Amino acid sequence: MSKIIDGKATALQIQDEIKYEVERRKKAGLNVPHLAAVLVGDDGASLTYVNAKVKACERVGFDSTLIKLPASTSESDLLDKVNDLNNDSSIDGFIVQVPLPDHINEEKVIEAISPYKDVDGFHAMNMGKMLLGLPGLIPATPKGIMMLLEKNNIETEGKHAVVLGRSHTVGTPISVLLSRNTKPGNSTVTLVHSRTKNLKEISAQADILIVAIGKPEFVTADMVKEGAVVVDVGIHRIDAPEKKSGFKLKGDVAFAEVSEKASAITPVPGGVGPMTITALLHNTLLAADKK
Ligand SMILES: NC(=O)c1ccc[n+]([C@@H]2O[C@H](COP(=O)([O-])OP(=O)(O)OC[C@H]3O[C@@H](n4cnc5c(N)ncnc54)[C@H](OP(=O)(O)O)[C@@H]3O)[C@@H](O)[C@H]2O)c1
Ligand SMILES: Nc1nc(=O)c2c([nH]1)NC[C@@H]1CN(c3ccc(C(=O)N[C@@H](CCC(=O)O)C(=O)O)cc3)CN21
Repeated sequence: MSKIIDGKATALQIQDEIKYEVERRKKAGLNVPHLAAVLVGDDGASLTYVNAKVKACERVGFDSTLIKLPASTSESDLLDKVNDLNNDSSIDGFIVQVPLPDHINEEKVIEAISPYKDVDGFHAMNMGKMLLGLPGLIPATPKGIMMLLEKNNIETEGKHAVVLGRSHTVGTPISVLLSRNTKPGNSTVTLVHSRTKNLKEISAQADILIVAIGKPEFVTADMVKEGAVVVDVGIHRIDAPEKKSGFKLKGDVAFAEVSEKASAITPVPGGVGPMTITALLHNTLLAADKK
């Protein structure tokens, strides 16, 4: 049986540090960090995220604002909203939840966000800084994974890390962070995607396996090396009529069978999700400091 890496407990520990910092800011007469989120439409994963995020802001003492827009919002109206938030000095950082409805160009919206308020770290300037190892805002999910590995003393140096998925928001940035000359980091990274020929063989060679594919229970025990560390980024709402909510959360990894083989594994819920939120709060603190 593997060790369960408790993302929730790690997240709460770091949130306590952030809360302490907020209190210090207050005593010093500085502003309380203010995070805003724009949600267009009602995508399931985004709703889960929004609810958890509002709660976390309350916990650490941040101000938070949620802006809900209908799925029919036009691209130019959304760009106007982004512009308002860029110019609103009471907001330190904000995110626009993705995916956006098909009629809105996501790249255009992300590039319109001020890089100094881009607490998702998706803007080209922040991505470029990350690639060069310069200080900037690092995408929340990969940053959260790095904090999780560090706080749980998972050795990454010299290890073969295999990343499944190459999205701009998760797979690509975590592959960069793990290969950088930092601690954690210094891994040898293989990035796997839908055109990879021998996914199963490569995945079974991983000392550290990061899974961000977006397919429920995609990774099975035969794809995992005995003793590997498995980080499951996937989040899926699966119908569960027996539950009060009507659904349960599942990851990209078949947890029951993979946890028999791995040395350590993150669960869903309670793994990467709470760390993403914590990294977002940390980015907001950095953004507030820059003002
Ligand atoms: N826990 C969190 O904080 C958090 C944050 C963000 C996302 N998520 C969840 O994480 C999952 C991944 O999100 P994402 O935004 O990275 O997903 P995404 O944008 O859909 O990207 C999925 C990636 O996986 C690759 N892929 C899909 N099917 C494949 C297959 N059969 N074989 C090999 N590669 C395959 C795709 O390859 P191509 O590039 O070739 O198409 C793509 O690069 C989702 O479940 C999402 O809800 C969780
Ligand atoms: N702009 C943007 N940035 C993001 O980081 C982001 C999006 N959009 N859109 C949705 C996805 C999914 N994300 C998520 C989804 C869930 C949790 C989360 O905290 N999940 C908890 C469960 C919460 C519950 O039970 O309600 C977990 O324990 O996994 C975090 C980030 C982050 N994502």
